[in-house]
Amino acid sequence: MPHLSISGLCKAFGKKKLLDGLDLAVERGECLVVFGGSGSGKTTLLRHIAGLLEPDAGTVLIDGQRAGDVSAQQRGVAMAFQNFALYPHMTAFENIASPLRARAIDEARIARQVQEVAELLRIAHVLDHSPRQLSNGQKQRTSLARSLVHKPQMILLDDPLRNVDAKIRFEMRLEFPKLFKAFGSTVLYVTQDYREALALGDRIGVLVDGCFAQIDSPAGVYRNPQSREVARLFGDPPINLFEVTPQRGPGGAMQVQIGGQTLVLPDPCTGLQGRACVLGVRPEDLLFSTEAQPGALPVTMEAAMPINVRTVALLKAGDGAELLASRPEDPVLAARRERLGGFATLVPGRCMFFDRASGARI
Ligand SMILES: Nc1ncnc2c1ncn2[C@@H]1O[C@H](COP(=O)(O)OP(=O)(O)OP(=O)(O)O)[C@@H](O)[C@H]1O
Repeated sequence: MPHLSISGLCKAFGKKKLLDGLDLAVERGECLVVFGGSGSGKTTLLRHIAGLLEPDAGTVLIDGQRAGDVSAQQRGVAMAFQNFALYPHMTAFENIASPLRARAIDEARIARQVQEVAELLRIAHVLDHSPRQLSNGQKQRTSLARSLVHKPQMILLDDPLRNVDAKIRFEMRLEFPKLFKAFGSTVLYVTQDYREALALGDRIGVLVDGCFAQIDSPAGVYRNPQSREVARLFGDPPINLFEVTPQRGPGGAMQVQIGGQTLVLPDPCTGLQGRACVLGVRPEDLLFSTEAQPGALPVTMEAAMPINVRTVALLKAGDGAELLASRPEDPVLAARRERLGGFATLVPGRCMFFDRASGARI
C-alpha cells in the first residue's frame, strides 16, 4: 500500500476550482516534489494531506486512513511552512526540542535526539545560541531540525528555501537528498523552482490547472515531457517551440519550415507528414556551426552570452524566427560582438512533437 494515496481530490474556493480531480500515490521513503507556478494550489494540496482542509470531493489516505480522521501528530506527519519562525527567546537547542517537550519525552532522550539531528544538519556547535546570534543559514537549519527531530514518518515541506539567499539554497539542495534518506521519512516538497525540483525529487509532480500534468522522474520530465506546458516549465534557457507542419522533402527526408526557411529533421518522424504540430528542441540539442551542412537551417547569430559553463547563442532564421542554441563554454563565440552567419541542425533522437491544438505530446 502506498504511504500516501490521493484520488479525485477537488477543492474550490468560491468559484475558483483550485484542485480538479487530482490523483497521486507516494511510496514510503520517497521524496515527491510538487512543482507548479505561484497560486497553482501547492500549499492547498499540502494542507489537505496534513488534514487541515476537507476536500470538496475525493480522498486523501495516509496508510489507508483518511487524513482528516486522525491528528497529524498521531499519523507521524510533520509540516514546515515557508516561513519557519523560531521562538526568539529560546536557544537553538530549545527551539529544536520544543516538539519533543510537547510529547512529554524524558530529558536524556530529548538531549540525544536534538544532538543527533543537529549533527546531521551541522549546527551542533551553535545549539546554545539564541536565534538572533544565528546566521540566516543556521536559522534555516534550526527550523528544519525542529521539524525533523521527532523522526516523522512523513514530512511536508512548503517551499523551505524560498526566502534564503542563493548560496544557502545551493548548499541545502545538495544536502537535502542525503538528509531525507537518513531520516527515512516520506517527503512531499513544494517548490516553484524547477532546478530545485530536478535536484531533489525522486519523482516530480507537475501541477497545472488543478491536476498533475505529469508525475515522473527528473530525467523523465526534462527529456520526455508529456505536454508542451511541461516542456516549457523546465529548462533555462527555455525550450525552443515552433509551430510546424512536417512535409516530405525532395530527397525523401522529412523537413519543416522555420522563419520561411527549410530545416531537415534528423529523425524519420513517420506519421507526422502534413500534421499541424509544435516542434520542441532544447537549446542544447540545437547545434550552431559556421560550416554549411546538408539540410541545415541558414541563420545568423545575433548575440551570445556565457551561462555558467555553457554559451548560449541567439540565432535568427529567415523572416526573423528566433532560436536558442547552447553549447559547452565557448569563450570565442561569447566574446563576439558582431553577427555571424551560420547553420543550425538538430541532434538526432531529441526532437519532440506536440499536437498544436491540445498541446499533448505526439
Ligand atoms: N482558505 C482560502 N480561501 C480562499 N482562497 C484561498 C484559500 N487558500 C488558498 N486560496 C487561494 O488559492 C490559490 C492557491 O493558493 P496556494 O497557496 O495553494 O498556491 P501555491 O501554489 O502554494 O502558491 P505559492 O507558490 O505562491 O505559495 C491562491 O489564489 C489563494 O489565494
